[in-house]
Amino acid sequence: MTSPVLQTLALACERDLRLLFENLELTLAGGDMVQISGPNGSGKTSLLRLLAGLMQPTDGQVLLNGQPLTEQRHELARNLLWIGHAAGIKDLLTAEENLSWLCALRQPANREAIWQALAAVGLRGFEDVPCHNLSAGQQRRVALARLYLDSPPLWILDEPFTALDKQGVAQLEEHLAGHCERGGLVVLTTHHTLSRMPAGYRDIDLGKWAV
Ligand SMILES: Nc1ncnc2c1ncn2[C@@H]1O[C@H](COP(=O)(O)OP(=O)(O)OP(=O)(O)O)[C@@H](O)[C@H]1O
Repeated sequence: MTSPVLQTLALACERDLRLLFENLELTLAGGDMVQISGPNGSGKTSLLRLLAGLMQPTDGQVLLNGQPLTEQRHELARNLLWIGHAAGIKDLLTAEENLSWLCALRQPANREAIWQALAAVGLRGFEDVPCHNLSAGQQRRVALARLYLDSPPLWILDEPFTALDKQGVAQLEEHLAGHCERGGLVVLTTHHTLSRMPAGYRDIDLGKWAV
C-alpha cells in the first residue's frame, strides 16, 4: 500500500477569535499511527479537519506529497477516508443503504462486500435494519464498517472508539494497527488509552503548540 505523505508547515489555527495553536510542524507517512491528544477544546478536531482539507489554516500550510493540499483535491479524495465525530449515518436508511451511499461517494461497493464489512463489525443480521432502530454503538459500527471495505491508505478518524463496547474497541485497535503495518496511515483523536500500537505509533500533544 502506498500512503501519501502529509506535512504541516508552521500551521496555525484560530477559531472563534481564539488562537488554538501555531507553528505546528508534523510529517506523517505510511506506517504511522498518530494520536492527537490534548485537553477538551485544544483543537484536536480542528487539526484533523485541517489535515482532511475541510478547513483552511489561519497561517501555514498542509502539504500532500509535497504539494499544497488546496491544489491536491483530487489526490486527497482518492487517498482519504474521513470519519468524523458524529457517526454520519442517516437514520431512515438501513445499515446496508448507508454504506452503499457512503461508498458511492468514493468507490461504489457491491452488496456482498457491504454485507461482509457489516459482518466484520458484528452487524450480521442487522443489514436491513433502519439505523434509527440501532443503538449508538451499532450506529458507530455501521460508520466503521467503511474501514473494512476497499479503503484508501489515509484514515483520519475523530473519536472512532465513541460508544463502542470493549470487544469493539479491541477489534478496532487491531484493525487500525494492522492497516498501519500494511503501510497505511492513521491519524486519530481519542481520549481512550490505546493498548495495541504499531511500530509507527506516535502521540502528538497539541498542548506543546498551544498559544
Ligand atoms: N464550528 C465552530 N465554530 C467556531 N468555533 C468552534 C467551532 N467548533 C469548535 N470551535 C472552537 O474551537 C476550539 C477547538 O475545538 P475542537 O473541537 O477542535 O477541540 P477538541 O480538542 O477536539 O475538543 P474535544 O476534546 O472537546 O473534542 C474550541 O474552543 C471551540 O469552541
